[in-house]
Amino acid sequence: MGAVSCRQRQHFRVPTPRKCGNIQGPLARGWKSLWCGVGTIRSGLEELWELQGHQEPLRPAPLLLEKTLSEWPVPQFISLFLPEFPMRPVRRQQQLKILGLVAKGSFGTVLKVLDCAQKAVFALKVVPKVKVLQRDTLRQCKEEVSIQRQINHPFIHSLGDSWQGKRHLFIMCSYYCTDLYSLWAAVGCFPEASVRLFAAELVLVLCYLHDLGIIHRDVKMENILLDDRGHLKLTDFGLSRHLPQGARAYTICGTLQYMGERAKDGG
Ligand SMILES: Nc1ncnc2c1ncn2[C@@H]1O[C@H](COP(=O)(O)OP(=O)(O)OP(=O)(O)O)[C@@H](O)[C@H]1O
Repeated sequence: MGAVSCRQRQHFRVPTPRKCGNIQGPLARGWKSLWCGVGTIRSGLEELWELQGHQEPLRPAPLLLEKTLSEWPVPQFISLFLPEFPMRPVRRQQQLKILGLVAKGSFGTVLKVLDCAQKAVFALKVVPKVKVLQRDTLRQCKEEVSIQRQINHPFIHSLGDSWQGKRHLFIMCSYYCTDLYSLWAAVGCFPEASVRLFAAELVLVLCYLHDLGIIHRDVKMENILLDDRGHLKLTDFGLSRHLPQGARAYTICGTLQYMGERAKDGG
């Protein structure tokens, strides 16, 4: 039997503030600190070193002064995440203005941002690199981005950009103001005609993915965003796998609350 990798339904979507101004308070301090982390003194490499169980402090290697800058090896804390998460100049991050917190998922925090260069609003998922390494999800995290780059479907949430900073990975996509779960929680019950349409769109998306050999493995209402015309946008490819023809996956995974009893028992 394969490994078991379950998520608890623990993310919450934050109600959209009435005005899109600066948000204050303890919650805001939490996500604003994500931004501050980018320029802190302790390097990510030091954290990785400690994670690997080394007791002695990480000492800088002697500088080889004759080497030109382009020949310097890329630190492991950066190279591990390449090429899916390229380095971007800090200028790129400075072009983004945080408008609010969208949701806190089990892996990352999703922010609503304004890209001042493109003059457009996006959703930005911010994932701490340390968390990826601690949870041993590096391969999965890179696969999420590479799968999202390959796919192009009107009912799938496509990737805008992905990059890395010193301590965080950034995944930027178009912003949608609601998801199916929030809508269902607000209205209580969907009319039958809407359920039929949602189901039909979802089946089309899953057929498209399966034809490409991609399994999503975390289909749930929270991961189905809705565009302004009410059409689905399937998101969160964080547990997806791309399988070669005829292969199958053995890991039991998903979100506990949405899994069948046999899967939970490992049967
Ligand atoms: N582009 C977007 N626009 C608006 N909301 C979004 C967008 N992307 C994600 N969200 C919201 O943020 C939530 C968390 O995002 P995502 O599922 O990618 O993170 P996660 O850490 O993998 O979460 P989890 O594993 O708990 O589902 C989504 O379920 C959705 O409600």
